[in-house]
Amino acid sequence: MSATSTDQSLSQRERVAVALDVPSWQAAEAFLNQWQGNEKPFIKVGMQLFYAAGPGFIQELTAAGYDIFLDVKLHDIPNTVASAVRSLAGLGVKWITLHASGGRAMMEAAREAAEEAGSQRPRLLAVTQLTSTDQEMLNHEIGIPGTVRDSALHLADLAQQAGMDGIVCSGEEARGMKESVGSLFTVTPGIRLDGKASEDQKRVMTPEAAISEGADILVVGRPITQAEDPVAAYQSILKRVEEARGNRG
Ligand SMILES: O=C(O)c1cc(=O)[nH]c(=O)n1[C@@H]1O[C@H](COP(=O)(O)O)[C@@H](O)[C@H]1O
Repeated sequence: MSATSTDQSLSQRERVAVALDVPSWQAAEAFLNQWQGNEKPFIKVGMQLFYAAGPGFIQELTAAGYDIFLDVKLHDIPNTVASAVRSLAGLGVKWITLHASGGRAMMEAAREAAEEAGSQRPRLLAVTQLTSTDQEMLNHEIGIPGTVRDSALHLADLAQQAGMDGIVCSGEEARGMKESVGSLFTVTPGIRLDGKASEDQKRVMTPEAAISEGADILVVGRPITQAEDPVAAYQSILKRVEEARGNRG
């Protein structure tokens, strides 16, 4: 698979976003302090930490030199989402997530709001189908017909039309994403070191498999946060990603 322009614009460190899913500012600081003396990791702050620690903590992290991927998965009417993007862009975050299922007008409003930040413009990532969703759940619980893959590809196509910078999908759809919306960043959570579905994740892959399928950025939470030595786990995943990218050519 040939490298795309989006793919090449990322540093090695940005290939793995550490999901900092911890309950408080103190817990986040204690976790990050373990990296002292090492290069700062690329951090994803999700709803748990953002709601607990607030915007002030994000500003503290960005001032300390962290690149922040703010995963708040916005999904509301276009005006509300655009206003939220304006507020979040002011925090200096690099990436913001929103649900592609919010529709084209919502994503376009978000893009226009992000553009107002000029050179500080955050990149917008549209979540397609969550990695915790499986076929049974999509068809029978949520009531969306068709395959998870087709639904994810459809939403990614909509995200591209709305001018999003990237999409979030499982490793199972990554290759299809590269073929259909290859100019967008493909961000892949649901990473499990043994490739087996565990905890709440249903569509999972090993780091090697996800990279080989075309993922640009892996999002990894519990395999790092719950490891005995999180820094060693992170460094080992970064190395696995680098090797897998070398094999991908
Ligand atoms: O947008 C995300 O980051 C996301 C999308 C998705 O489909 N699945 C998913 O797991 N995530 C996030 O990725 C992280 C995965 O965490 P672990 O399952 O602990 O590795 C969590 O912070 C999720 O909120």
